[in-house]
Formats: sequence, C-alpha cells, structure tokens
Amino acid sequence: MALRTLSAKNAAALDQELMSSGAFSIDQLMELAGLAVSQAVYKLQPLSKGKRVLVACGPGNNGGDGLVAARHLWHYGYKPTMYYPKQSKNELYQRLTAQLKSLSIPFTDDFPAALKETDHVVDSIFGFSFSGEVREPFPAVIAALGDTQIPVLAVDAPSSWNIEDGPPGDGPGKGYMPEALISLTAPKPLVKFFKGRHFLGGRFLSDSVAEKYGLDVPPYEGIDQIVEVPTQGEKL
Ligand SMILES: NC(=O)C1=CN([C@@H]2O[C@H](COP(=O)(O)OP(=O)(O)OC[C@H]3O[C@@H](n4cnc5c(N)ncnc54)[C@H](O)[C@@H]3O)[C@@H](O)[C@H]2O)[C@@H](O)CC1
Ligand SMILES: [K+]
Repeated sequence: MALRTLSAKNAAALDQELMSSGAFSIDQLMELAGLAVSQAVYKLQPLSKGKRVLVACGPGNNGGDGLVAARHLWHYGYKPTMYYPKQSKNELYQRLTAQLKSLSIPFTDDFPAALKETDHVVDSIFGFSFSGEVREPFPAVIAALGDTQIPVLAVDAPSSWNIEDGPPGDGPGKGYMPEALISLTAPKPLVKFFKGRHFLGGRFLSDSVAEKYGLDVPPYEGIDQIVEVPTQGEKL
C-alpha cells in the first residue's frame, strides 16, 4: 500500500509545529535530515562504487540538508565537492559551510566541469518550498542533472518538480528523473510520478503528530535513519 503523502502547505506547517510545540531547533531537524541523506548515499553508492560525490545546494533548508550530508559523507570516507552558488548569510548556514571548509572540502562555481569528475551527485537544490520557474543560476544546473548518466539522489524532491503535480512539462527540468529520491518526514504528492528508488528519512515524528497530519511512520529498523519503500511512480 502506498504511503500517505504530505502537501507542500502541510509540510511547512508540520515543520513549524516541530519547532514550536515539538521543541526542536532547526539545527536538530537539519542535522537529522542531512544524516539520513548521507545514509541513503551510502546505501545507493557504497564507497566501492566511487568516492567522489558532488553535492549541489540551493539557497534554503533543502540546501542545508546537503551541507550537513556532505560533512557526514566526508567522515564515511567520501570525497565531497560542493556547488553552493547562492550562499545564505544566515548564521546556521555559515557555520555549516565553515565546518566543511575546515575539513578542506572544495567548493566549485563550475557545475558542468564538476559533473564530469564525480561518481555520484546529491541534488539538494530545492525542496518543498520550490515554486514557479527556475531562476538563475540554476536552469543550466537542472538541465545538466536531467542529461547526466551519473546517478543522482534527490533530497525531498527532484529539483524543479512541482511538489503536487510532479515533473515539469517544459523548461530545464523536463525529462529530469533522478535515480533515487529521499523523502524527508513523509513523501510529497510528486512521488506518484517518481520511478526511481525511494527512501524515507527524518525520524522525528511522534505518533500524535503523525496522526494529526495523516502520515504513516515508516518501519525504520534499529539505528537506521532511512528506510527504502516501494516506488510509487506511474508511467509519464
Ligand atoms: N520537517 C522536515 O521534513 C525538514 C525539512 N528540511 C528541508 O527543508 C526543505 C524546505 O526548505 P525551505 O522551506 O527552506 O525551502 P527550499 O529549500 O525548498 O527552497 C527555498 C529556497 O529556494 C528558493 N526558490 C524557490 N523557488 C525558486 C525558483 N523557482 N527558482 C530559484 N529559487 C527558488 C527560495 O527563494 C528559497 O531560498 C525540505 O524540502 C527539506 O529538504 C530539513 O532541513 C529540516 C526538517
Ligand atoms: K532537491
């Protein structure tokens, strides 16, 4: 049976609720989300398949998940390279960036060149707050993600997909279907169009919050921060 989904509006409301009555800080949620992303990379692309991982980060919290994941990946033995063209002035992002720099993790401005020299890619450009047409400098990046044969893991959403309606009919994201997706907290409605491997991560739901938002708490095992769930994608 398909897992129940969380609309963009409810995802934002749930985020706020976790940080108010749930008493979580954004740092904690992002750390757990990024840790889950790093575990999904490890599961999909173990070190034996190549250590180089290009992490593309957008300007919001989806990008923050990528910053956290890159730090964990470095500690697992990967060689991350960061593409983070719109860096936030917010203190949390600055600290996450400084943590990566202190590990001597390189940052690049040239996404197409970096894509030629990586074994796999993390797409943490846009998550559930994406809307409208993709703005600069991301159209060429999204188009390159759609064209590449290198495996891509998308964080929460394939960037440029509409959260409710899925893949765009035109524009840079047309035809973009990452190899894998990790949905955070709960799948968004776009999963019904997604045809790759699907993971869930973000173990921070209480039973009462899950019930309030009509969500399933997936069967995480032991210390795992992720669980693989069946692909729900319909034919496009
Ligand atoms: N409760 C959860 O599940 C948690 C979710 N987190 C992450 O937070 C994400 C949501 O973060 P945010 O609400 O900050 O938003 P996003 O990171 O999804 O995107 C917002 C950013 O993208 C920009 N943007 C939006 N549309 C654009 C367009 N068309 N062209 C160019 N730029 C555009 C906005 O200006 C903003 O800077 C989730 O998808 C998830 O990855 C975690 O960090 C924390 C916990
Ligand atoms: K994404």
